[in-house]
Amino acid sequence: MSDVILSVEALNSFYGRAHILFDVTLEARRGEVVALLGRNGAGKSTTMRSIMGLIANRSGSVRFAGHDISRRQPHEIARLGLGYVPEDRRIFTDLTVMENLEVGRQPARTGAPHWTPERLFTLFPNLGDMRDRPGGRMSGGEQQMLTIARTLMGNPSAILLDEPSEGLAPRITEMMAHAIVGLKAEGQTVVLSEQNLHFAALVSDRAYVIEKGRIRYEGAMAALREDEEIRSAYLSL
Ligand SMILES: Nc1ncnc2c1ncn2[C@@H]1O[C@H](COP(=O)(O)OP(=O)(O)OP(=O)(O)O)[C@@H](O)[C@H]1O
Repeated sequence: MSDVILSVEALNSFYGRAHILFDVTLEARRGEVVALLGRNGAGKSTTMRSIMGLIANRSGSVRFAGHDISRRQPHEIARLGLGYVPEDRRIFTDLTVMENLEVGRQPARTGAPHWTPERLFTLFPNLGDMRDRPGGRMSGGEQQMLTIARTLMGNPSAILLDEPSEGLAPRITEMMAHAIVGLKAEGQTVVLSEQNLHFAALVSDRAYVIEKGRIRYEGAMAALREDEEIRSAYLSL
């Protein structure tokens, strides 16, 4: 059995007439943390939205956990166990941390880690310290963690995180990195998009670099850190 859980081949996506993604090909294996790196506007969010079926005008093949999801609807893709945390994280501001988590609860899934609030609080200890706090009274960074935790309550076989470190204060960024390393230790497959090479390097096994809608580099995270040419050509650092 192949250990590839998500495989994207020759993905082309359009907003109206604007061609945004050009033959994007990437994959994630079970238990891996994979980073999709690129500058602002490179096409990271569009790649994730395309995988989730949220871009109407697209072509190419997307396979997930043995299913061809290329033409599936977003809710079907989510039901198959692909979790997604978009950039505009939304929590229920009137509901407490615990209640927000309950909203995300789904049955356990074979081959995926089984998450409970208590297990999630070991990864996100600050959420555990504010279980009865309404979402509207949490900081942006705490809300960001809550959206990830809530998505994990669905016991996804893999999770897509769109720029998890974006806009976080340094201390919260560190907590986020720690949480993602913890997810990996539990066997959770993660694909994350990032502009921040430093953050991606802390948590990822492998990396893809995207620029102007094309994949320009693919390799081990450690190799990318050493590759000054690629870094200066396609990344901000
Ligand atoms: N709804 C839209 N309509 C038209 N063009 C769009 C739309 N959304 C994004 N784009 C364009 O598509 C390209 C890729 O955007 P995308 O959001 O995928 O980039 P990104 O790498 O995720 O960057 P960011 O960090 O800014 O989200 C950009 O040129 C952007 O201007």
